[in-house]
Amino acid sequence: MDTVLSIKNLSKHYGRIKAIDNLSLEVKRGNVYGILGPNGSGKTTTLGTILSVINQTSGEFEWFGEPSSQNTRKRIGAILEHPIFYPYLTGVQNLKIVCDIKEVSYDRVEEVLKLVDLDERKESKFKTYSLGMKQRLSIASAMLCDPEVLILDEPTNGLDPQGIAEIRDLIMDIANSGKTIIIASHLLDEVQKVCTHFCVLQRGVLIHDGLVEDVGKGDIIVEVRADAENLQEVLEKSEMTSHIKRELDKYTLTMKNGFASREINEYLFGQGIVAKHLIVKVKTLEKQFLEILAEQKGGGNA
Ligand SMILES: Nc1ncnc2c1ncn2[C@@H]1O[C@H](COP(=O)(O)OP(=O)(O)OP(=O)(O)O)[C@@H](O)[C@H]1O
Repeated sequence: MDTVLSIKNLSKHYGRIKAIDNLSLEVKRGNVYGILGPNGSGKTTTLGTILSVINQTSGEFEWFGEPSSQNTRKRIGAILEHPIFYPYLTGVQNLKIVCDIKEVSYDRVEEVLKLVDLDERKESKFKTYSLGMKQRLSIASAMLCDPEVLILDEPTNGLDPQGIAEIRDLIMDIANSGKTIIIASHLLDEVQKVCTHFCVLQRGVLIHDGLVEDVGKGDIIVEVRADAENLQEVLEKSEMTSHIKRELDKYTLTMKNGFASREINEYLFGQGIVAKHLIVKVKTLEKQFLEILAEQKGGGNA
Protein backbone atom coordinates (compact mmCIF):
# COMPACT_ATOMS: atom_id res chain seq x y z
CA MET A 1 0.00 0.00 0.00
CA ASP A 2 1.61 3.28 -0.96
CA THR A 3 2.11 6.13 1.42
CA VAL A 4 -0.08 9.17 0.78
CA LEU A 5 1.14 11.33 3.65
CA SER A 6 4.35 11.01 5.59
CA ILE A 7 5.02 13.36 8.50
CA LYS A 8 8.48 13.36 10.10
CA ASN A 9 9.41 15.11 13.35
CA LEU A 10 6.98 17.94 12.72
CA SER A 11 6.76 20.73 15.30
CA LYS A 12 4.86 23.98 15.46
CA HIS A 13 5.51 26.31 18.37
CA TYR A 14 3.63 29.49 19.21
CA GLY A 15 6.07 31.08 21.62
CA ARG A 16 6.20 28.66 24.52
CA ILE A 17 3.13 26.70 23.36
CA LYS A 18 4.04 23.52 21.52
CA ALA A 19 0.95 23.10 19.34
CA ILE A 20 2.67 20.16 17.57
CA ASP A 21 5.66 18.52 19.19
CA ASN A 22 7.90 16.24 17.11
CA LEU A 23 5.02 14.48 15.36
CA SER A 24 5.70 11.57 13.00
CA LEU A 25 3.01 9.50 11.30
CA GLU A 26 2.08 7.89 8.00
CA VAL A 27 -1.21 7.64 6.16
CA LYS A 28 -1.50 4.98 3.46
CA ARG A 29 -3.70 5.03 0.38
CA GLY A 30 -7.28 4.03 1.21
CA ASN A 31 -6.94 4.67 4.95
CA VAL A 32 -9.67 6.52 6.75
CA TYR A 33 -7.40 8.07 9.33
CA GLY A 34 -8.79 9.66 12.49
CA ILE A 35 -6.75 12.21 14.41
CA LEU A 36 -8.18 12.18 17.92
CA GLY A 37 -7.39 14.44 20.81
CA PRO A 38 -8.88 16.64 23.47
CA ASN A 39 -9.40 20.36 22.84
CA GLY A 40 -6.14 22.16 22.17
CA SER A 41 -4.18 18.97 21.46
CA GLY A 42 -2.98 20.21 18.05
CA LYS A 43 -5.38 18.56 15.59
CA THR A 44 -6.29 21.70 13.66
CA THR A 45 -2.69 22.93 13.68
CA THR A 46 -1.59 19.57 12.25
CA LEU A 47 -4.15 19.80 9.44
CA GLY A 48 -3.27 23.44 8.77
CA THR A 49 0.42 22.57 8.55
CA ILE A 50 0.04 19.62 6.18
CA LEU A 51 -2.16 21.82 4.00
CA SER A 52 0.59 24.49 4.02
CA VAL A 53 -1.77 27.05 5.54
CA ILE A 54 0.45 27.16 8.66
CA ASN A 55 4.26 27.13 8.50
CA GLN A 56 5.90 24.54 10.73
CA THR A 57 8.67 25.48 13.17
CA SER A 58 10.67 22.36 12.25
CA GLY A 59 10.33 18.92 10.69
CA GLU A 60 8.89 17.93 7.36
CA PHE A 61 6.05 16.19 5.57
CA GLU A 62 5.55 14.72 2.12
CA TRP A 63 2.43 14.16 0.04
CA PHE A 64 2.47 11.23 -2.43
CA GLY A 65 6.23 10.80 -1.85
CA GLU A 66 7.13 14.39 -2.77
CA PRO A 67 7.46 17.71 -0.98
CA SER A 68 4.22 19.68 -0.78
CA SER A 69 3.66 21.86 -3.85
CA GLN A 70 0.83 23.35 -5.90
CA ASN A 71 0.78 20.09 -7.77
CA THR A 72 0.30 17.90 -4.69
CA ARG A 73 -2.20 20.42 -3.27
CA LYS A 74 -4.46 19.88 -6.32
CA ARG A 75 -4.77 16.22 -5.35
CA ILE A 76 -6.20 17.09 -1.92
CA GLY A 77 -9.69 18.32 -1.01
CA ALA A 78 -10.07 19.91 2.41
CA ILE A 79 -12.56 21.59 4.67
CA LEU A 80 -10.76 23.27 7.53
CA GLU A 81 -13.29 25.90 8.47
CA HIS A 82 -16.83 26.48 7.27
CA PRO A 83 -16.46 27.51 3.63
CA ILE A 84 -18.20 30.72 2.73
CA PHE A 85 -21.16 30.20 0.42
CA TYR A 86 -23.46 32.94 -0.82
CA PRO A 87 -26.75 32.68 1.12
CA TYR A 88 -28.96 33.99 -1.73
CA LEU A 89 -27.47 31.71 -4.39
CA THR A 90 -28.52 28.10 -4.91
CA GLY A 91 -26.37 25.05 -4.25
CA VAL A 92 -25.61 24.76 -7.96
CA GLN A 93 -24.72 28.43 -8.34
CA ASN A 94 -22.42 28.33 -5.31
CA LEU A 95 -20.61 25.25 -6.61
CA LYS A 96 -20.19 26.85 -10.06
CA ILE A 97 -18.39 29.75 -8.40
CA VAL A 98 -16.04 27.24 -6.72
CA CYS A 99 -15.53 25.60 -10.15
CA ASP A 100 -14.45 28.99 -11.54
CA ILE A 101 -11.99 29.52 -8.69
CA LYS A 102 -10.57 25.99 -8.93
CA GLU A 103 -10.70 25.91 -12.74
CA VAL A 104 -12.85 22.78 -12.76
CA SER A 105 -15.47 21.93 -15.40
CA TYR A 106 -19.12 22.63 -14.47
CA ASP A 107 -19.84 18.97 -15.37
CA ARG A 108 -18.57 17.99 -11.93
CA VAL A 109 -21.30 20.00 -10.17
CA GLU A 110 -24.10 17.50 -10.87
CA GLU A 111 -21.85 14.57 -9.97
CA VAL A 112 -20.84 15.94 -6.58
CA LEU A 113 -24.39 17.04 -5.76
CA LYS A 114 -25.53 13.46 -6.37
CA LEU A 115 -22.65 12.14 -4.27
CA VAL A 116 -23.72 14.21 -1.26
CA ASP A 117 -27.41 13.56 -1.88
CA LEU A 118 -28.33 17.19 -2.50
CA ASP A 119 -29.50 16.88 -6.10
CA GLU A 120 -33.15 17.31 -5.10
CA ARG A 121 -32.38 20.57 -3.32
CA LYS A 122 -29.77 21.84 -5.75
CA GLU A 123 -31.96 24.75 -6.93
CA SER A 124 -32.77 25.90 -3.38
CA LYS A 125 -30.98 28.89 -1.95
CA PHE A 126 -28.10 28.08 0.38
CA LYS A 127 -29.77 30.01 3.24
CA THR A 128 -32.67 27.52 3.22
CA TYR A 129 -30.37 24.54 3.81
CA SER A 130 -30.21 22.78 7.19
CA LEU A 131 -26.84 22.65 8.96
CA GLY A 132 -26.33 19.07 7.74
CA MET A 133 -27.09 20.10 4.14
CA LYS A 134 -24.65 23.01 4.44
CA GLN A 135 -21.97 20.62 5.62
CA ARG A 136 -22.75 18.24 2.75
CA LEU A 137 -22.44 21.12 0.29
CA SER A 138 -19.01 21.87 1.80
CA ILE A 139 -17.97 18.27 1.20
CA ALA A 140 -19.35 18.51 -2.36
CA SER A 141 -17.23 21.61 -2.87
CA ALA A 142 -14.10 19.82 -1.60
CA MET A 143 -14.85 16.90 -3.95
CA LEU A 144 -15.20 19.08 -7.07
CA CYS A 145 -11.66 18.50 -8.29
CA ASP A 146 -12.00 14.75 -7.65
CA PRO A 147 -9.21 14.71 -5.05
CA GLU A 148 -7.35 11.58 -4.01
CA VAL A 149 -7.40 12.71 -0.39
CA LEU A 150 -10.18 14.38 1.56
CA ILE A 151 -9.35 16.21 4.80
CA LEU A 152 -12.12 17.06 7.26
CA ASP A 153 -11.83 18.97 10.53
CA GLU A 154 -14.60 18.02 12.99
CA PRO A 155 -17.06 17.22 10.18
CA THR A 156 -20.09 16.63 12.39
CA ASN A 157 -19.66 19.54 14.78
CA GLY A 158 -23.02 21.01 15.75
CA LEU A 159 -25.13 18.50 13.76
CA ASP A 160 -28.11 16.62 15.14
CA PRO A 161 -28.07 12.78 15.26
CA GLN A 162 -29.63 12.47 11.79
CA GLY A 163 -27.15 14.96 10.32
CA ILE A 164 -24.28 13.08 11.99
CA ALA A 165 -25.50 9.77 10.52
CA GLU A 166 -25.78 11.32 7.03
CA ILE A 167 -22.24 12.70 7.15
CA ARG A 168 -21.00 9.35 8.48
CA ASP A 169 -22.65 7.48 5.57
CA LEU A 170 -21.24 10.01 3.11
CA ILE A 171 -17.71 9.62 4.49
CA MET A 172 -18.05 5.84 4.17
CA ASP A 173 -19.31 6.14 0.58
CA ILE A 174 -16.36 8.36 -0.32
CA ALA A 175 -13.94 5.96 1.41
CA ASN A 176 -15.48 3.00 -0.45
CA SER A 177 -14.80 4.74 -3.74
CA GLY A 178 -11.09 4.40 -2.92
CA LYS A 179 -10.31 7.85 -1.53
CA THR A 180 -8.02 8.41 1.41
CA ILE A 181 -9.69 10.40 4.19
CA ILE A 182 -8.14 12.20 7.14
CA ILE A 183 -10.51 13.36 9.88
CA ALA A 184 -9.71 15.39 12.97
CA SER A 185 -12.27 14.76 15.65
CA HIS A 186 -12.81 14.70 19.36
CA LEU A 187 -15.81 12.38 18.89
CA LEU A 188 -14.58 8.90 19.69
CA ASP A 189 -17.72 7.17 18.54
CA GLU A 190 -17.48 8.90 15.16
CA VAL A 191 -13.88 7.78 14.68
CA GLN A 192 -14.69 4.24 15.79
CA LYS A 193 -17.57 4.03 13.30
CA VAL A 194 -15.89 5.41 10.18
CA CYS A 195 -12.10 5.18 10.54
CA THR A 196 -9.75 2.31 9.76
CA HIS A 197 -6.79 3.85 11.60
CA PHE A 198 -6.43 6.42 14.34
CA CYS A 199 -3.90 8.31 16.37
CA VAL A 200 -4.22 10.19 19.62
CA LEU A 201 -2.61 13.57 20.19
CA GLN A 202 -2.12 15.14 23.58
CA ARG A 203 -0.59 18.59 23.89
CA GLY A 204 0.85 18.23 20.40
CA VAL A 205 2.49 14.87 21.15
CA LEU A 206 1.46 11.64 19.44
CA ILE A 207 0.75 9.24 22.27
CA HIS A 208 -0.85 6.36 20.35
CA ASP A 209 -1.49 5.16 16.82
CA GLY A 210 -3.00 1.95 15.51
CA LEU A 211 -5.85 0.16 13.80
CA VAL A 212 -9.40 0.89 14.91
CA GLU A 213 -10.20 -2.83 14.56
CA ASP A 214 -7.60 -3.56 17.24
CA VAL A 215 -9.54 -1.52 19.77
CA GLY A 216 -11.08 -3.86 22.28
CA LYS A 217 -8.64 -6.68 21.58
CA GLY A 218 -6.74 -7.96 24.57
CA ASP A 219 -8.42 -8.76 27.86
CA ILE A 220 -11.88 -10.28 27.70
CA ILE A 221 -14.25 -8.66 30.19
CA VAL A 222 -17.33 -10.59 31.33
CA GLU A 223 -20.15 -9.26 33.48
CA VAL A 224 -22.01 -11.74 35.71
CA ARG A 225 -25.04 -11.57 37.96
CA ALA A 226 -26.54 -14.54 39.79
CA ASP A 227 -28.75 -15.11 42.82
CA ALA A 228 -26.10 -16.85 44.92
CA GLU A 229 -24.67 -15.54 48.16
CA ASN A 230 -21.38 -17.33 47.65
CA LEU A 231 -20.90 -15.97 44.08
CA GLN A 232 -17.78 -13.93 44.89
CA GLU A 233 -16.13 -16.84 46.68
CA VAL A 234 -16.94 -19.26 43.83
CA LEU A 235 -15.64 -16.80 41.21
CA GLU A 236 -12.41 -16.28 43.16
CA LYS A 237 -11.89 -20.05 43.36
CA SER A 238 -12.31 -20.47 39.59
CA GLU A 239 -8.76 -19.30 38.80
CA MET A 240 -10.09 -18.15 35.42
CA THR A 241 -9.95 -14.45 36.24
CA SER A 242 -7.12 -12.02 36.78
CA HIS A 243 -9.38 -9.38 38.35
CA ILE A 244 -12.86 -9.26 39.85
CA LYS A 245 -14.72 -6.02 40.46
CA ARG A 246 -18.02 -5.91 42.34
CA GLU A 247 -20.65 -3.19 42.00
CA LEU A 248 -23.81 -4.09 43.99
CA ASP A 249 -24.84 -7.49 42.56
CA LYS A 250 -22.80 -7.16 39.35
CA TYR A 251 -19.38 -8.77 39.03
CA THR A 252 -17.04 -7.60 36.29
CA LEU A 253 -14.44 -10.23 35.51
CA THR A 254 -11.21 -9.70 33.63
CA MET A 255 -10.59 -13.16 32.19
CA LYS A 256 -7.21 -14.85 32.12
CA ASN A 257 -5.85 -15.92 28.75
CA GLY A 258 -7.78 -18.85 27.26
CA PHE A 259 -10.92 -18.27 29.34
CA ALA A 260 -14.09 -16.56 28.15
CA SER A 261 -17.81 -16.37 28.92
CA ARG A 262 -18.51 -19.99 27.98
CA GLU A 263 -15.94 -21.40 30.42
CA ILE A 264 -17.12 -19.24 33.31
CA ASN A 265 -20.75 -20.14 32.55
CA GLU A 266 -19.98 -23.86 32.54
CA TYR A 267 -17.94 -23.54 35.73
CA LEU A 268 -20.69 -21.66 37.58
CA PHE A 269 -23.29 -24.18 36.42
CA GLY A 270 -21.06 -26.99 37.69
CA GLN A 271 -21.00 -25.21 41.06
CA GLY A 272 -24.81 -25.14 41.11
CA ILE A 273 -25.07 -21.45 40.16
CA VAL A 274 -27.20 -20.29 37.22
CA ALA A 275 -26.16 -16.88 35.90
CA LYS A 276 -29.11 -14.55 35.30
CA HIS A 277 -26.91 -12.08 33.44
CA LEU A 278 -23.74 -12.98 31.58
CA ILE A 279 -22.38 -10.72 28.87
CA VAL A 280 -19.05 -10.05 27.22
CA LYS A 281 -18.14 -6.38 27.30
CA VAL A 282 -16.42 -5.05 24.20
CA LYS A 283 -14.03 -2.22 24.92
CA THR A 284 -15.04 0.94 23.10
CA LEU A 285 -12.66 3.42 21.58
CA GLU A 286 -13.85 5.82 24.25
CA LYS A 287 -12.67 3.49 27.01
CA GLN A 288 -9.36 2.85 25.26
CA PHE A 289 -8.88 6.58 24.65
CA LEU A 290 -9.45 7.38 28.32
CA GLU A 291 -7.06 4.58 29.30
CA ILE A 292 -4.40 5.92 26.92
CA LEU A 293 -4.74 9.41 28.40
CA ALA A 294 -4.71 7.99 31.94
CA GLU A 295 -1.56 5.94 31.19
CA GLN A 296 0.16 9.10 30.01
CA LYS A 297 -0.81 10.91 33.20
CA GLY A 298 0.38 7.92 35.23
CA GLY A 299 3.66 8.01 33.33
CA GLY A 300 4.10 11.67 34.24
CA ASN A 301 4.19 12.80 30.61
CA ALA A 302 1.08 14.93 30.64
N1 LIG B 1 -2.41 31.18 16.15
C1 LIG B 1 -2.14 30.70 17.36
N2 LIG B 1 -1.44 31.43 18.26
C2 LIG B 1 -1.14 30.95 19.48
N3 LIG B 1 -1.49 29.72 19.92
C3 LIG B 1 -2.19 28.95 19.07
C4 LIG B 1 -2.54 29.38 17.75
N4 LIG B 1 -3.23 28.40 17.14
C5 LIG B 1 -3.31 27.37 18.03
N5 LIG B 1 -2.68 27.72 19.19
C6 LIG B 1 -2.54 26.85 20.38
O1 LIG B 1 -2.00 25.62 19.96
C7 LIG B 1 -2.60 24.54 20.68
C8 LIG B 1 -3.21 23.55 19.69
O2 LIG B 1 -4.37 24.15 19.10
P1 LIG B 1 -5.26 23.42 17.99
O3 LIG B 1 -6.34 24.38 17.60
O4 LIG B 1 -4.40 22.88 16.93
O5 LIG B 1 -5.87 22.21 18.82
P2 LIG B 1 -7.12 21.29 18.46
O6 LIG B 1 -6.75 19.91 18.92
O7 LIG B 1 -7.52 21.47 17.06
O8 LIG B 1 -8.20 21.89 19.44
P3 LIG B 1 -9.80 22.06 19.23
O9 LIG B 1 -10.38 20.68 19.25
O10 LIG B 1 -10.18 22.85 20.45
O11 LIG B 1 -9.99 22.81 17.96
C9 LIG B 1 -3.58 25.16 21.65
O12 LIG B 1 -2.91 25.32 22.89
C10 LIG B 1 -3.87 26.51 21.02
O13 LIG B 1 -4.23 27.45 22.00
